[in-house]
Amino acid sequence: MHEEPEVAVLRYGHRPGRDDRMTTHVGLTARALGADRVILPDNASQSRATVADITDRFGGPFEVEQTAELDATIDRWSGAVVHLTMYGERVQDVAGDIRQRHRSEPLLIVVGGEKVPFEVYDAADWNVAVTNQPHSEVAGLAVFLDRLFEGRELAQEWEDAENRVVPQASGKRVVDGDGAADES
Ligand SMILES: C[S@@+](CC[C@H](N)C(=O)[O-])C[C@H]1O[C@@H](n2cnc3c(N)ncnc32)[C@H](O)[C@@H]1O
Repeated sequence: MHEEPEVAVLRYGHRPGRDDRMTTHVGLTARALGADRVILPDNASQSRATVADITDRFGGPFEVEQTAELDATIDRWSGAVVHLTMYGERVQDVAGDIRQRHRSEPLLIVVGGEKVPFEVYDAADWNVAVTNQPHSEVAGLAVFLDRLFEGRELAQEWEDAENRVVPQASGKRVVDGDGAADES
């Protein structure tokens, strides 16, 4: 994860209002499941603020950025590019090759919103499907990251957290960063 070559997630497209929750959840899922950075479109400032706030409260390292240049972000990426799409190759068939490449190179994972132009399919090193059925960018990203990291992301440590959740069989227990109880 954070000691390996970088993994960044690019949210390709955002419709303010309609996509706010989905774009926020792309960022939160990228953070929770081991990516180092999410890059959001320039019209997704509300989602950026929410993801940054969660990172402040629950820890990092994790970066959230915005760009007006989605295509240039892909074109200028120095590393491998994966585009998640229901039309792609089956994740179970290509995950091994992607993991192998990621051992030595940064990885950019592109997830769409509305329609993704064909140029993105062309620019990607892999177009990857998490099943060839339509579902969501959040679900696709979660399964892909878990396949990429082979479950190691579930045990990651968080730095500089204000809040830390203590796993409970029942109820909620949250302690602050230095371990003081803050139960609710
Ligand atoms: C509302 S869907 C659009 C579906 C679109 N027809 C497509 O190419 O997958 C928005 C995004 O969810 C992701 N997505 C949806 N289904 C997927 C699947 N089966 N595998 C991987 N990603 C998927 C893709 O990144 C897609 O751009």
